[in-house]
Amino acid sequence: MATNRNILTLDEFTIQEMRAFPQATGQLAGLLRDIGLAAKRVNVEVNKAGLVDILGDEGSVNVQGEEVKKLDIFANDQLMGVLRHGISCAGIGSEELDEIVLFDDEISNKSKYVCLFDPLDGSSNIDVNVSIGTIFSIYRRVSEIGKPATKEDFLQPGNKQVAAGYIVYGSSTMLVYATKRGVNGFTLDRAIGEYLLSHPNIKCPEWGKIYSVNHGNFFRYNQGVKEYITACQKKDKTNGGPYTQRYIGSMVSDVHRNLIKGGIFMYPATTEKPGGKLRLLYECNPFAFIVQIAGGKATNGEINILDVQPTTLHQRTPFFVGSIKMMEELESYLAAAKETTTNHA
Ligand SMILES: O=P(O)(O)OC[C@H]1O[C@](O)(COP(=O)(O)O)[C@@H](O)[C@@H]1O
Ligand SMILES: [Mg+2]
Ligand SMILES: [Mg+2]
Repeated sequence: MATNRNILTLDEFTIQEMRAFPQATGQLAGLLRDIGLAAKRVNVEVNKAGLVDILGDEGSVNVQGEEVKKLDIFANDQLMGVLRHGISCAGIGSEELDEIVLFDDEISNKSKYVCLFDPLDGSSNIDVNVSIGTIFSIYRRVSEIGKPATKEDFLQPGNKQVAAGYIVYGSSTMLVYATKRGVNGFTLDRAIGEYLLSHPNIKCPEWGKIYSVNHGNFFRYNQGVKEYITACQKKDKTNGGPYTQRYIGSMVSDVHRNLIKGGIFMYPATTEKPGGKLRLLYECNPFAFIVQIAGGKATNGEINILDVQPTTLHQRTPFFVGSIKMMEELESYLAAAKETTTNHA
């Protein structure tokens, strides 16, 4: 095993990637470094969460109507702080902020990029020491560089992402990000405070044996989803099974596991949430981009989710993502159920 000295750091890797683009300015590398720095600060708080006043509710309700956790706000402030004070981002959109924030100063207005993020994903797991994460999505601006960014810079379809990634605060802390050139994972070496390239060129296995869905909602899912979940439960050695159900309740951790081991993650529409629960711009699009570049697939149950034209910052969507063969099997169940419904209509 090579010693850590020989493993590329995130900075070294992103600068190496720049060599592939002679016109590169280093702004994307700077943006990734800034996000990595904010995540290191969040990581410190997460690791000692029980000892410092960072657990529990902050006392307010966010634009989603959810109780806001102290760590949601801490993480939001860290990310917004480094991006505002950096030179690589013209504005941000966050789960925890009602509106888009345009930095609108001379330096920021020269930035080519805007960033959307879910500062803390898996909030229901914060107080119980279960792995949580941060999710981010980066777009090249469509508005005029030199002027303030505009709403149009943020409301682009997911297939326009330049980069997307996440940080898992788990047994180890990992930053995984994708560009169209590939998906790479970096593990934080706390001794030197650097992210090291531990998982180069991640590929999502075509098949897996893991399905992730909130079973508590089973009777609130549509017929196609119920039939697919039932088929997963009935899998055995004769047809690619048996499958196992794994659901952490932090999408970052559930999708990360499936990306590495193979599997499918589903947050379908329910009778209570017919539009889905998860947010398109800073939860689903980043993961769809990452998993699809790693060879997997992601849909809203109808179409490739990366082709959806966003209309609002916090819009929600049904979400299905994972190993390509498992996604195709799911789609066959959804299509069959839809046809049955249509024929009986
Ligand atoms: O408890 P439920 O309804 O299964 O929802 C769990 C889902 O909600 C989320 O926690 C939503 O994200 P936030 O924690 O960022 O609000 C996802 O991480 C997770 O997959
Ligand atoms: Mg989230
Ligand atoms: Mg969140």
